[in-house]
Amino acid sequence: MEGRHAPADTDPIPTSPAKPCRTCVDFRSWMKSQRTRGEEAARPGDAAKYGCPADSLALGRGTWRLLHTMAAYYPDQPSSQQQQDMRSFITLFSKFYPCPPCAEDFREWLKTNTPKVDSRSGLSQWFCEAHNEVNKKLQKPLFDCKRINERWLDGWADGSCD
Ligand SMILES: Cc1cc2nc3c(=O)[nH]c(=O)nc-3n(C[C@H](O)[C@H](O)[C@H](O)COP(=O)(O)OP(=O)(O)OC[C@H]3O[C@@H](n4cnc5c(N)ncnc54)[C@H](O)[C@@H]3O)c2cc1C
Repeated sequence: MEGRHAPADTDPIPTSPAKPCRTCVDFRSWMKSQRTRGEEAARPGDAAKYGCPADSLALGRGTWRLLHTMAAYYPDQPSSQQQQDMRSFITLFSKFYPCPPCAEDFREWLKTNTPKVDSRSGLSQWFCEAHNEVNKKLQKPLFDCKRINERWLDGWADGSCD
C-alpha cells in the first residue's frame, strides 16, 4: 500500500505528504520513513506491543478480530432494525477505517458486494469474503470460509490457536 496516499474527496481522514500515515504501512516501512525524515526511530518490535500506536498489521489484525467476532455473535434472525444498523455500521466503518488507501479499496469492493445482513451465517461468510479479497490483494493464502465458525466461534477441534 506504500505510495498510495493521495486522499480521495470521500476520505474523511486526511493524510499529509509531510506526515506519513502510520496505519497505512507495516512497521518496518514506517521506521524507514521516519529515518528518512530524520526523526527518532522507534525500536523494532514496538508495533507488536499494546502500548505503541498501531501500524497497518496490528490495526488489521485487531480489526478483523472484531469484525469476524461481531459476525459470529450476530443474531441468526436479525430484526429489520438490526439489519439496517449493521448496514449502517459497515458503511460508516468503510469511511472511518484509519488507513485511507485500505478504506478506499474496501469502499470500492462494497459497491459490487452488498453486505449480507439477513443472518449470522450470511454475515460471517460475507466478512470472510471481504477478508479474502484483501488477502488476495496482499498475496496471502485464502481462508476456507467453510471453517469460519471453527476459527471465530467454536475454536479448532484440537484446541490450537494460530
Ligand atoms: C477492511 C480492511 C482492509 C484492509 N486493507 C488492507 C490493504 O489494502 N493493505 C494492507 O496492507 N493491509 C490491509 N488490511 C490489513 C490486512 O488485512 C491484515 O490485517 C494485515 O496485513 C495483518 O495480516 P496477518 O497476516 O497478520 O493476518 P490477518 O489478515 O489480519 O488475519 C488475522 C487472522 O484471521 C484469520 N483469517 C485470515 N483470512 C480470513 C478470512 N478470509 N476470513 C476469516 N478469517 C480469516 C487467520 O486466522 C488470521 O490469522 C486491511 C484490513 C481491513 C480490516
